[in-house]
Amino acid sequence: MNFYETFWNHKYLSGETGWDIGYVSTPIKEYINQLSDKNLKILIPGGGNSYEAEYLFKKGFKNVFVVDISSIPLMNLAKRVPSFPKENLLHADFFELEDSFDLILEQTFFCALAPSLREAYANKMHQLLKPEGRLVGLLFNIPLNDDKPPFGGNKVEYKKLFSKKFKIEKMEIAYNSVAPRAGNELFFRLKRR
Ligand SMILES: C[S@@+](CC[C@H](N)C(=O)[O-])C[C@H]1O[C@@H](n2cnc3c(N)ncnc32)[C@H](O)[C@@H]1O
Repeated sequence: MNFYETFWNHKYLSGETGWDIGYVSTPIKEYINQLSDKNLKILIPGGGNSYEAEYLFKKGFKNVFVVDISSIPLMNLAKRVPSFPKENLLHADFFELEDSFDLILEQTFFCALAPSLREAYANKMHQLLKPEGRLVGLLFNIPLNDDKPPFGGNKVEYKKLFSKKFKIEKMEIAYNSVAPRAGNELFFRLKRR
């Protein structure tokens, strides 16, 4: 078990899961609601308890994958939704994943990674997406911590980071955030270049 797996396991075991809102967040839910193609192959990286995966699956999207370095939230999801395909619960390091997806949904995974990994995150997302694929989700638009997750950032920085490999279709303060994050997160939609 490496440092990161131990670190995140500890968070789940000790209940230090302040990021976990317990349900699919409104911006992601509304984005999912307007998707019509139920065959989309979708990845939720650093998905944790992944209420988004549950929501997608119950809406009829059957090609939904969750990757997490900690097996604990994956087991929680398997217990909550026994019919969710076990082979789509990937206990692995996101950076070591080899596959390709139509859509990747981001929520509090980017901010969990050290800022030194941001370039690698953008490159890996690009690699994991099919040619017309999209990376969609939420990013904090506030500074947050310097030494431990969650790490913050801002729109200028994110635009610079992602514009090399993605067309930025949207990156705006979310109008429909859950109350504790209102005004502090950007909803973004990136298309792979
Ligand atoms: C802040 S939590 C967010 C969980 C979930 N996205 C949510 O919104 O509830 C970050 C998650 O990323 C996972 N994680 C951290 N580094 C990872 C990596 N390199 N590969 C896969 N998962 C990772 C952690 O185990 C944790 O579940």
